[in-house]
Amino acid sequence: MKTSSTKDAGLDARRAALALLDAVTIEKRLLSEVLPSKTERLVPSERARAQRLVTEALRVLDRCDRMLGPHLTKRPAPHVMNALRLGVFEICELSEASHGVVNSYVSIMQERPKASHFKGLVNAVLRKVSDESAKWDALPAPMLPKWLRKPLLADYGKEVVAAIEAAHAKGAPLDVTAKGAAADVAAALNAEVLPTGSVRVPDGAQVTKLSGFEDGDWWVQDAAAALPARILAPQKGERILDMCAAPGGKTMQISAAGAEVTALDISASRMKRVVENLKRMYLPAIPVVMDALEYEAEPFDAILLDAPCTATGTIRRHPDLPYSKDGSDFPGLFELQEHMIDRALQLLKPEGRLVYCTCSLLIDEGEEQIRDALVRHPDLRVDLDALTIDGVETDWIGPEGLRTRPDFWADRGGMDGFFVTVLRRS
Ligand SMILES: C[S@@+](CC[C@H](N)C(=O)[O-])C[C@H]1O[C@@H](n2cnc3c(N)ncnc32)[C@H](O)[C@@H]1O
Repeated sequence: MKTSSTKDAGLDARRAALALLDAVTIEKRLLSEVLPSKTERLVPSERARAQRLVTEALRVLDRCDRMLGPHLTKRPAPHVMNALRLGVFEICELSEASHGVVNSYVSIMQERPKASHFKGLVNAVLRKVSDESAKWDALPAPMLPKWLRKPLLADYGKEVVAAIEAAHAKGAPLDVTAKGAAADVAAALNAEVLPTGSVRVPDGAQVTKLSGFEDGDWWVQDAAAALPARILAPQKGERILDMCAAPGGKTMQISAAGAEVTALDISASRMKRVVENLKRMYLPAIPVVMDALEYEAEPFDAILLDAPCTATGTIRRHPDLPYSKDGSDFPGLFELQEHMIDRALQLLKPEGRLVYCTCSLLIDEGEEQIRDALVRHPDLRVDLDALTIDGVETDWIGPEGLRTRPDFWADRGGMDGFFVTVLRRS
């Protein structure tokens, strides 16, 4: 049963937003994993409100903490801290009436025996923050948590990391990839064709209501995420393996180009989404659910390896990531990427091309993987020429491959962080 009454509507969304923020920051769960269960009792409009609240608050969590710092002699219990953060976000960023916000979070505190004695603190601190909300706009762009900021500083330096953080705070526009001509889709959506061929849709669009969604004219895919398959340049009749395919954005690009694509993924549930997406787009592919490291087949003309990675290039879209992770699982991913490159080379024809990519900002998952692969396979080379496709700027390309960052195309709305390269045998 859906529980939102008009009277409690704001309260229900706030309670759910707090439960979601707790799940991310305390239980270290991804927002996408917990959203359905934590919002199932809400009516759709309140569910959307709770999701928006937590997503946008996560984007500026560091600024909320800066506003709170001077008013807290000691950091309260995490659940209480999260209520304060959401309150600050609503008062300072959304300019919500402070009495309503304060009353809601105070009553939410009362609902839990262990938090109820903090209701005075929540009340007092939020009122003080409300009095100085003018300070909010002068705060610097929200910084990433230390565990992630540190390796990025080592990879890029202070200035670039600050630019990346500023881009994270802005969020991401909606990009789509056209099955046919990008210009036709752009005209139908009143949108812009980007230099790389993706279509950038004006803000505020609801995906499923956009023209051409039902007809399978396009699919949602960030402009940077569309680059690996463009660089692969699939040809009609080629046999191509998409080695980590789900949810299928790159599989669809390869299929739309007329190649015969085998879409491989270890996850049966994620492969279901590939199949659904292909069906909506009226595109063929051969789905295979299997561990890529154990997969056997006749050698392929080309392979796309979009390896499992930290996804740190997608923080604009997933601001929960820096708070639901702590980097402890990263070394395991780096090792898996290494094994996958080696396996992909075994599945490739001698004259074939391997496109390796990760939606990561970490050099360890991009440039460093390639440097190591070139040592392990002395007959391997990077095909830099293949990277210079329409819209790719020459200074994005380094000796190991192409690097995109969220602060690129800043005046256009940015792009995800990706590393892409093409490997061939000499
Ligand atoms: C970055 S995502 C791929 C995104 C996809 N290429 C797209 O464009 O929509 C990485 C995928 O690798 C899959 N994966 C992880 N380990 C794998 C393995 N050992 N074998 C095959 N797939 C694996 C995950 O299930 C996940 O779907």
